[in-house]
Amino acid sequence: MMWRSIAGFSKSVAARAHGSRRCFSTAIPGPCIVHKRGADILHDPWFNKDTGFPLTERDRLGLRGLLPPRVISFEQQYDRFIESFRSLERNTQGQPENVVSLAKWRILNRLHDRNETLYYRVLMDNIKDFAPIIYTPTVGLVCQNYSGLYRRPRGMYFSAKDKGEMMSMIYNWPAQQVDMIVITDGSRILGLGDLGVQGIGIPIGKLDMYVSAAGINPQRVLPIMLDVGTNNEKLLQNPLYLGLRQPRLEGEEYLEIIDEFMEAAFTRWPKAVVQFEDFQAKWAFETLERYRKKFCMFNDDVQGTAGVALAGLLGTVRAQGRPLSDFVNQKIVVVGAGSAGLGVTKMAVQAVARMAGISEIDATKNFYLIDKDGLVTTERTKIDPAALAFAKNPAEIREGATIVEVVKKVKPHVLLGLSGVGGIFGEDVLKAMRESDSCKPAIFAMSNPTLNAECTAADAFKHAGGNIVFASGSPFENIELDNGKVGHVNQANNMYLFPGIGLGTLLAGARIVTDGMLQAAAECLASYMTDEEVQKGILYPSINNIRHITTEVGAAVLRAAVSDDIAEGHGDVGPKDLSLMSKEDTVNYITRNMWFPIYSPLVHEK
Ligand SMILES: NC(=O)c1ccc[n+]([C@@H]2O[C@H](COP(=O)([O-])OP(=O)(O)OC[C@H]3O[C@@H](n4cnc5c(N)ncnc54)[C@H](O)[C@@H]3O)[C@@H](O)[C@H]2O)c1
Ligand SMILES: O=C(O)C[C@H](O)C(=O)O
Ligand SMILES: [Mg+2]
Repeated sequence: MMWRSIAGFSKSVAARAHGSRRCFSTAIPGPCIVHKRGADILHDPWFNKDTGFPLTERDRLGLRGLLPPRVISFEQQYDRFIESFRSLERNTQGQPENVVSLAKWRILNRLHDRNETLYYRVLMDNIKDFAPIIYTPTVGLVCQNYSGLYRRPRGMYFSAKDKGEMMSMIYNWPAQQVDMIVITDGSRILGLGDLGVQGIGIPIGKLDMYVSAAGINPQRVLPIMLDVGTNNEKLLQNPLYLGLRQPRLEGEEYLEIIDEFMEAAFTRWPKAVVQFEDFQAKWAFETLERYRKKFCMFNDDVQGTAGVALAGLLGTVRAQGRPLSDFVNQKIVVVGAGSAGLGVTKMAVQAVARMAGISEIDATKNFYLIDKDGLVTTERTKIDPAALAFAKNPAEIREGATIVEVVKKVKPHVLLGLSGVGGIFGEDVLKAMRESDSCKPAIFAMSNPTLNAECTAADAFKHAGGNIVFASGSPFENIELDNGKVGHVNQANNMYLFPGIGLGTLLAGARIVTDGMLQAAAECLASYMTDEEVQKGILYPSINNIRHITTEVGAAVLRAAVSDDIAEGHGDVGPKDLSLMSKEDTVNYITRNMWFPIYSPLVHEK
């Protein structure tokens, strides 16, 4: 298959761009076993080919007469879908943005529900246009409106009412094998707060990225909603709300539910990888500590985000034209001390300690952590133990200092937001960044979705100046600067790492996800961009190359699992085989194991 040829690509821009080229291969794919016949196949999006079933297959599978006589090729079906999408775009011009976004989501979701092969093909080939719909930011809007948008189930729902039943319930899932699970309890959906059961949209969107970026087989992914209630009064009052109408479980009661789910999932699928997503900070940290040595799991908001941010921070050092070793001298203000902000600060501090050969305590010197009560200092009375390590001496700057006060005093190289609060990098804060000690100050407004970003790209370039490096969690368009140059907008989103972390972990057959594997992922992303790109302020690859970067990250993660001695192998490939693979062999192995959407001949088996 031509697509497969991206395996051996070098890092040249041309080669990377090739990864997104549309091609309809003529190679014959392997067969796919199906246990259904007739109309049941047409109603199963895993196997359905709509009008694309060849006549012989229609005969073999009892489909004759159930479809219009003409066979339409995959390519024609693809073109037809794209044409209806473009016509929807034309017809909704001038309508409010939310209305248009939801209309686009609906048309994609209908295809997802009907024909997954075609869905993933259009998603992969148009990832730049479609990721903002099925993923951030539109997925946030979908979650907010989920109870009204709900038509068909996707994934599994385990609620507090299922206590004691989960071990048998898990066998209700129709697939024999599950590789990737993304689970949420809906308690902190993007920057939108507690959305209860409606948060299921997040695992669905993340797993769509797993299929498109990491080539995980869509028949082997499982979105999970753990419904332990909600504290969102509006949802509790909504008669159409689809979740449990009770306040969230807390303490031991909560942990018992999640323990039971983890036992059930790993009993049925011992080799699965579980990604925790959008849990409120206290549970994000607690579950990570509780499970990370016991199960093959990671928390994307804490660990994936940290790696993506670290790669960006290292990129900003290169963008300043300075050697990477200068990272240890960068002054970094992190606004938001929750699951993401603390995860980022911790990983960046560890990197400084490693690079400078100093203790982690000494490495915190250049980091400033701000939460909703302002600068965190040792004077803080009720302090989160995880934030304590980064608390400043109030003699340096007062306890509770505002963002603008801290920026004016510190003149940081980087101002990084993970607060979930839209617009808190106001004009005063951004203007203060003009006095930064860096020749290319960096502003990372990483909160999602778009309205929750700490500032817009336009405001950042307008107030902080054209020489900044800018990144945001949700996509913004590049900015045309007054001097005719382009202000590049990077998307600092954990989507650049989690698919590769999951893929590398899976194909290594790693027992757990180690810090070494996460560090390897971050380093791989950090070294992906060329000096020329970084000099222009481009810190992350284009999303069009997400399959390529994911392959590379996956290989780095797998190799780290081997060197950490926790790789047990996958399928026929044992730990010894993995340890004998060169870097190139590893990339080829990863690529060979990535699913690609193409119609396979269906073979019926009782
Ligand atoms: N770009 C990415 O890849 C990425 C990854 C993870 C999280 N995020 C985003 O980061 C945001 C935060 O996520 P989280 O899991 O850390 O949430 P969280 O609720 O755990 O933490 C939020 C933090 O922000 C602080 N905060 C609130 N209001 C503030 C204010 N006015 N000024 C300063 N600090 C304030 C809180 O005190 C808390 O420490 C969300 O919007 C989420 O979407 C982005
Ligand atoms: O979901 C995203 O786009 C990134 C991140 O996981 C978040 O919670 O905001
Ligand atoms: Mg998240």
